[in-house]
Order: sequence, then C-alpha cells, then structure tokens
Amino acid sequence: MTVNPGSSSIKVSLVENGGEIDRAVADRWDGVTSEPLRQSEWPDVDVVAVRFVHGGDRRTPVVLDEEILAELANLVALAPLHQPRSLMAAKLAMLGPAPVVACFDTSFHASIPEAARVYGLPRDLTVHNGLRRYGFHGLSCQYATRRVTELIHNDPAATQVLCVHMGAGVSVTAIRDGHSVDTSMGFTPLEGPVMATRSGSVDPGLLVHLLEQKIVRVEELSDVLYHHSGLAGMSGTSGDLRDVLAARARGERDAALAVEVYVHRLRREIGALAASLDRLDAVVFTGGVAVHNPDLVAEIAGGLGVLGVRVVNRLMAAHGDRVVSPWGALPRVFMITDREELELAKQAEAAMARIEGGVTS
Ligand SMILES: Nc1ncnc2c1ncn2[C@@H]1O[C@H](COP(=O)(O)OP(=O)(O)O)[C@@H](O)[C@H]1O
Ligand SMILES: CC(=O)OP(=O)(O)O
Ligand SMILES: [Mg+2]
Repeated sequence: MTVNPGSSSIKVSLVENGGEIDRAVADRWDGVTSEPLRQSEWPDVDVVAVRFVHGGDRRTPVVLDEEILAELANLVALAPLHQPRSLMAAKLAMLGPAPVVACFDTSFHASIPEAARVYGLPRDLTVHNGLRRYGFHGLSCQYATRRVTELIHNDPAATQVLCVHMGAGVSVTAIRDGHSVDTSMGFTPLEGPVMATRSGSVDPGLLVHLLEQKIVRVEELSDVLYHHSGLAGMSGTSGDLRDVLAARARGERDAALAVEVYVHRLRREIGALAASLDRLDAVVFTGGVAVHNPDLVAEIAGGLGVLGVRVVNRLMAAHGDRVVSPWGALPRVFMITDREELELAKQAEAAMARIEGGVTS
C-alpha cells in the first residue's frame, strides 16, 4: 500500500508487482482514504510506503518506529503543508500489522553538488543551523526519468534531463545521468516557481520589509506564503488551476494575470535550471496540472524556443505518456503522468529486500 499526501490531495494506492490495482483519492483525509490505511479494507498488504516530502539528511527509505517518527516530526516547520499529513498517515498505518516504510522526496537530491546547495549566507549561520537546499518532488522525478528511459528504449542520448513537476507544488529539477544536480525548491518547498497557494521565490528584502514595517506579523508570515499566495493569492480563487481558469473565462482580470505570472515564472526557472546541465536532451512535464492542462504546457513550451524546445499540437492533444516534440528534434519533450505511488512501492520493496537480506543500511 502506498500513501502520498500531497498539498492538495491524498492518494492511497494498492500496488502489486509494479502495477497499481486499486486506489482511493481525496482532497483531504476522509473515510475513503483512511479506511484502507487501517489495513482492514485491503487486508493482504505486505508493506505500507508513506511519502514524506522532508527526510532531512536521510538518503534511503527507512522502516518507521517511534524514534524515527519523532525525528521526522522535528521537520514539520520545514514542510508545514505536507509533513503533518505524512505523520498522521504513518501513525494510522502503524496500527496495522504490516511494516511501514517512509520514502523521502529529499533523498533524490542528496547528489546535488555544494555549489548548487549552499546559500549565499554567512557560513556560521548555514553550518550551525543546517541551512541548505534540500529539494523536493524527488519521487516524482525518479519515476519520470525511469519512464522516459523506458519510452526511448534506454537510448543513452537522454541523460541530461529537466523534470518539470506541476502539481499544487511546482518545481524544476536538473538531472544528469539519473542524478539530481540542481533543483528549484530549497530549504523548504516554498522556493522556486509560483505554485497553487505558495508564493515561490520572492525577494528576501521584501519579506524583511513586511516584518520590519509590521505589515505582516511574524506568526502570520508562514500562513501568507504557504496558504494565501501563488495562484490563489493573485486571483482570489482556491488556487486549483481549474478554478483559476474558470475565473479567467468569466473575464476576471486578476485570474488572467495570475496565469500569466505562473507561466512566466515557471519558464524562467526552466531556463535557470537548464544552465545547470551541459546540454539539454529532454524536458519532462509531469504532475496533475501538466497532465490535465496540455494547453498550458504548450504555452510554457512555446516560450522556450531559446532552449530549442518545440512541441507538436496534435501530440499535445493526445493522451498517455508520450513524446510531444517533433520527430528528431532536440531536446525531446515528454508528457508523463505522475505516478509517485509506483516509485514508493519500488523503494519500499527494495528496502524490505535489503532488510530481509540482512543489509541494514
Ligand atoms: N481531473 C482533473 N481535471 C483537471 N485538473 C485536475 C484534475 N485532477 C487534478 N487536476 C489539477 O491538478 C492539480 C493537483 O495536482 P496534483 O499533482 O494531484 O497535486 P498535489 O500537489 O496535491 O499532489 C489541481 O490543482 C488541478 O488543477
Ligand atoms: C513537495 C510538494 O510541493 O509536493 P506536492 O506538489 O505534492 O504538494
Ligand atoms: Mg503531488
């Protein structure tokens, strides 16, 4: 069983031999999602894999116990939209008979070199307080790159890849030879492009101004940046792209501008992350927003001519995992359905096999 608490959805799936055989999806905890978690509805579960976006310095999945839960609870402030939901899911699942394995978004980014990981702050501050770029959406990136390799039959030419994850959270990751070398999200999942309800990157001086001038109180700032910014804050809607596009269709100017800003900031991040690669073999679009809004992806891709990116409208309008760039064009552009559950299952199975084989780390 896999549990993926995203910031706008909770996805619980049953995976067997690498394929999903049942799923329950909700936008918050309810009977649909918590029932299977109690392991009564799906009784034959061998292992439960829970997505934790923040694992701190952990590089591999781990079987949860009370001590590790307490360690992960210390990271709540660094991922307030996600970590409490993952902790709640894990605690429920731990009431059942199967072992519960935590898999981390951050693990995939452990390979990021120091030059891309260190913030330009005083060394004392960063070293003593563990301030560094962690990166998130790692499970999604791992699945998407694996899927790209399958689609092009292991053609080694696609080794330098940008993975653009467009869910409620939005990020861009530069991947070289299967390893993350840079990513837009940082110490927390706030940095980077504009998101559904998160601001993405803003001038740090602006935040200092808000606090110094007492325009926003310290205790309100997190709420403003995580819950009331991004598409939601700019358009006055929920931030779900469906609502924003509906408001734009009704002629609401704020909603139209919000989409323009979203597109612009995401293109800018894609351009920035491309510079962390030596060349660009492939650009992968994934996540709920990308999958359900190919027109928006086409609009973003349409403004990336400077990177050589081109897409074919007919292919954009098709369905399923696919190449959407013209035949022979480089970089190749892919649309891949996000399947974090398959990556969760793979990692949890591997973790259990290591333990059963007597390997402890
Ligand atoms: N069936 C759907 N039709 C249209 N858009 C959808 C649909 N499902 C999800 N989306 C879009 O995907 C977004 C959520 O993406 P997702 O990757 O599932 O989010 P999360 O970050 O919670 O994991 C929603 O805000 C919505 O815009
Ligand atoms: C890390 C993150 O923002 O995840 P999600 O898009 O699932 O909310
Ligand atoms: Mg998600």
